[in-house]
Amino acid sequence: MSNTNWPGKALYERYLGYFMPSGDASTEHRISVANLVIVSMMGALLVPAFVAEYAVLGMWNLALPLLAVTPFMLGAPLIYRCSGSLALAREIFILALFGFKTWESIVFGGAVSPGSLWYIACPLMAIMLGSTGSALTWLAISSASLVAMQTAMGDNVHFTVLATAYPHFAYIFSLIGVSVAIALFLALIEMGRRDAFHRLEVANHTINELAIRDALTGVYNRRRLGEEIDRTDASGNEAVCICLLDLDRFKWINDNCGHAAGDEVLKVVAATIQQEVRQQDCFGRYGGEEFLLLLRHTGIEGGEQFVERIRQRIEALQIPSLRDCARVTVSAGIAERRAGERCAQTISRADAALYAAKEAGRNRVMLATA
Ligand SMILES: Nc1nc2c(ncn2[C@@H]2O[C@H](COP(=O)(O)OP(=O)(O)OP(=O)(O)O)[C@@H](O)[C@H]2O)c(=O)[nH]1
Repeated sequence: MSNTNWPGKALYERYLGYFMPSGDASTEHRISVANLVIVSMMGALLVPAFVAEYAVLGMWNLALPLLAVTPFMLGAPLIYRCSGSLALAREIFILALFGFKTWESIVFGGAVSPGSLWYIACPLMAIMLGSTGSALTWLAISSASLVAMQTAMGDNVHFTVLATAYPHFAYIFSLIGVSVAIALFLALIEMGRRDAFHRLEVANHTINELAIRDALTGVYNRRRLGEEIDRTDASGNEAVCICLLDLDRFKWINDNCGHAAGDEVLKVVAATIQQEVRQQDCFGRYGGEEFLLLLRHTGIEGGEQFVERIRQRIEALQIPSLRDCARVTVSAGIAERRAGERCAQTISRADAALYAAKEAGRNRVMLATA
């Protein structure tokens, strides 16, 4: 699983975190707030450049109105933080943008001037900030405004101000500025999206692990073993051995060494068996102090050797929390699946063999006979 990392990410996340609502807010709401912060940051990048450009062009009738609406755009995240209303912050931001774009279009000659194309930013912002209703409303307002401008002004475009050599550069500079801002805007949104997916992936992985692992020992739990057993039942007649392993006199260990020591024993024994388990096998905690081992492509002799080795390893364990209080041993019963047999039956034959191992004195491996 990969995560996206980029320079300044920590700073950006701290800034974003300042405006983020508490953990109870829906993911949808949090994404909209993040987008609000991002668009205001892009505004912080673009607006000074445009103010400077209009000032250079001597167009104070644009530079000053832009300066006037800027606090409403840049301050939108703060409006959200103070009022708690995303809708209010969004509508103020878009209204400020709309107001300036309308005035800019009028100055440049009306609906057919290139600046009016930027009206599309209003419904787009509304979508980014989480409201389709608002987007449709702004689409309608922008369209009505274009029609009204065209009706009132006609094709009266004033570009004479851009006709000298120097302002051409200013115009190109503004185009590059807009491109950079849009690219950054999209990159931040995309990185936020990737981060969100990554977090989702990690959360899914954790949920899956919690669902299939035993909390104490970390090996598979009974639910996961059940899935494996169902899969084995469906997989035809490959040679499969099932072994049940049960700790001997575990109640005595609990009673005399303490429950914590008992837990420690369960963990160490589970880890010891897990180390022996091959890729093709499946091992897990079947119940309290009982484990199940499913050995694939293994006949009964191979299974017996395998489990006998495990029994010996457990017998040799030195578990610190037990000190000299007790030795840990296991008894095991193994059964090989018969042709046409379901695993549940194999398990109950293995259980009978385990019972026989206990009866015969414990710390031994017994094969199912019947
Ligand atoms: N510490 C601890 N004990 C557990 C856990 N789960 C089950 N046990 C204990 O395991 C003990 C099992 O006792 P018994 O079923 O009498 O079996 P045993 O003492 O091992 O005796 P035999 O199986 O006949 O050798 C019980 O005392 C349970 O409380 C656990 O997660 N942690």
